[in-house]
Amino acid sequence: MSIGITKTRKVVIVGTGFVGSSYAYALVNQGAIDELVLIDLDFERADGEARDLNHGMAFGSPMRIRAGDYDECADADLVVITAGANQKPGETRLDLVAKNAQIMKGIVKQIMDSGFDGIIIVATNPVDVLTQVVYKVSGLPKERVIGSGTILDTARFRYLLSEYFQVDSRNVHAYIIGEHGDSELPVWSHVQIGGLPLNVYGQIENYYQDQDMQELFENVRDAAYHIIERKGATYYGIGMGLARLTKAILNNENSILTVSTYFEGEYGLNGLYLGIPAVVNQFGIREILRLRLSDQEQQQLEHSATILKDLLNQIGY
Ligand SMILES: NC(=O)C1=CN([C@@H]2O[C@H](COP(=O)(O)OP(=O)(O)OC[C@H]3O[C@@H](n4cnc5c(N)ncnc54)[C@H](O)[C@@H]3O)[C@@H](O)[C@H]2O)C=CC1
Ligand SMILES: CC(=O)C(=O)O
Repeated sequence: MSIGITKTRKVVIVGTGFVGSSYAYALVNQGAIDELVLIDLDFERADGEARDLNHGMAFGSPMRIRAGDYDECADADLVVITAGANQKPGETRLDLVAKNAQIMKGIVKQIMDSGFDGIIIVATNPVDVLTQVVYKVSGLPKERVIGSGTILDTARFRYLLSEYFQVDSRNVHAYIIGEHGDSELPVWSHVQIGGLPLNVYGQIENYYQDQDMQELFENVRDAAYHIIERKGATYYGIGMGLARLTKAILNNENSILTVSTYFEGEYGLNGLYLGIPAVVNQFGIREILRLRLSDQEQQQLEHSATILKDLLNQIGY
């Protein structure tokens, strides 16, 4: 009888601040992987996080965690970039672009110099623009460079809808698409609760105009501002979202998640990364879902794309 030994699932996190360490904590708790390496400009910080996380091992699933350097990327399945500046109160995500684009370039060069040939996930903001920078600098196929996109916004939307209608958020299907930022949009035409369209379940006749739904969306869109005003940064939600995405990839789940992915003609858009529901598996992005957007939603998506295109042009990508 042979004993099946599966390949080690190895993840490298670059940037072990609030977001990187929250993601690492979610991975440890969920037992999603076998090996985790933490890289940070500040090695002591990464080393401190690795030590702290290892001390929880007796209470979680066994895995190996250590601080390391870029040579660790050589045999990694997944490198997740959470390094860079975060927003200060009043700052938008787009305000971070110049500084974080420079940081991305340096990081990606070192990842690729290691011989890395896996999948990269980017969470650093502005995530759609920076995922494009990583795609261009890395030379990896578009399927294997994925932004966290609107994964968190979609989770916020599902949570707030579930609170409003008092239904388990796992029974709420709803998407936020477009920029992970101020121009994002809710896809009201595809919201479903327990399989019923929102206007049937909620008896909302004209939900585009409905004041409660508009306020609910604004609370999704502005959630990061509200949290940053109160505690300085957001990290648990995205940490759990990145763990969800990690499992979809490493377990080859073919899960539909609202990630930032590269458009080549889909929805009439070309040459940029934007949040959209896509099927995710061990090869990265399998396909982009073709939602039947209303005319208004299509226009809003194009508006979001125009904002990001302008920014990409400004920084030469
Ligand atoms: N995509 C999303 O939904 C979300 C994205 N974010 C973004 O994640 C990023 C990180 O946020 P936080 O963890 O709160 O920031 P933080 O300041 O707590 O951590 C950033 C870490 O990056 C490290 N770093 C900086 N330059 C580096 C380099 N060249 N190489 C390696 N490490 C480097 C720093 O030493 C620090 O440990 C920000 O851009 C933030 O806006 C935050 C929340 C949600
Ligand atoms: C900071 C950020 O991007 C968020 O919490 O959505």
